[in-house]
Amino acid sequence: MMNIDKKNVIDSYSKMSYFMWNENILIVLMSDRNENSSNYVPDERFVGEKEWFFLLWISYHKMQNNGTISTPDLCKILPISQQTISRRILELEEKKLIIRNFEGRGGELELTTEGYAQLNNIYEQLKIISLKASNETTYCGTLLSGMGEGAHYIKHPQYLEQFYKKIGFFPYFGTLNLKLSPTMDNLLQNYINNYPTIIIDGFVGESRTYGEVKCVKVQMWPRNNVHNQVSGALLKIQRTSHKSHILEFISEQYLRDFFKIEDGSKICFKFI
Ligand SMILES: Cc1cc2nc3c(=O)[nH]c(=O)nc-3n(C[C@H](O)[C@H](O)[C@H](O)COP(=O)(O)O)c2cc1C
Ligand SMILES: Nc1ccn([C@@H]2O[C@H](COP(=O)(O)OP(=O)(O)O)[C@@H](O)[C@H]2O)c(=O)n1
Repeated sequence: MMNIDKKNVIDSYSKMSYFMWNENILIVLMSDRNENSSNYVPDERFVGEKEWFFLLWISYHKMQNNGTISTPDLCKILPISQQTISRRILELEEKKLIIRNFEGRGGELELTTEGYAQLNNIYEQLKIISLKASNETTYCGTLLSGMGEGAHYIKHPQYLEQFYKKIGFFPYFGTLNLKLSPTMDNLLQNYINNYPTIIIDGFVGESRTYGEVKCVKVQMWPRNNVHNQVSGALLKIQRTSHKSHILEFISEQYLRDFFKIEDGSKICFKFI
């Protein structure tokens, strides 16, 4: 799970609600904000953190378990005491978020429509949080050598001219490759898929086709020297032979010298 403390989440929501209005978020926010005040009256529909995790676990393990899950199944899967699991199941039943179906094997747990709707609320909120996080966070990856092909593409006049016109500099002839953890890459893809990017158009040249490249401007620095910052761009190359979590960057500088780095060095970047 994402490691975000409650205050930050709430602060982010209050800022975000201006541009991403969503009725469901308002309900959760109001419940949270009033929690400590003397006239706080709990909203019956409010799904607390323990409940929603259970809804998530039940529905997820149900899918993994050929579409059926019972309380004893959950007790085997979850590292939680049987008493706690039984208590949560009762609470969810009382709130009509799940039902127990006594046909078939007996005691199969089912989410009600309201249960799924509550999970969907959380999903909507998580989407907004990760969208914002994908924009604001600092990513760090590990430098690695590639196939020595980046330079060939960067120096092609039809790419070069577009880099200058659209990004504002003539890049060093090559791409700096950083390997990201797959989890961090998932967050980053959220940015690429949802925020505007600069498009370097593909073209046909010398009897072959060159693909489109999406670019995002970044600020980069070696992890051990945050003051040594350089601007550059992350490239999302349509026809790349690299896996998604191997990122390619361009910069005006030859970064291996500028940052004094070698394969294995940690490099960080932020979108600007
Ligand atoms: C600007 C740019 C455009 C590219 N366009 C193509 C392309 O059209 N077709 C293709 O097979 N590879 C294309 N590539 C990707 C390279 O084949 C390769 O995946 C990558 O650049 C290798 O980089 P490396 O030598 O740093 O590992 C392009 C690379 C860059 C930098
Ligand atoms: N702005 C840049 C671009 C590439 N480079 C490096 O320049 C070399 C040539 O880039 P390349 O893309 O042709 O080669 P590889 O990344 O495949 O090794 C590589 O060692 C890159 O790491 C750099 O230091 N700074």
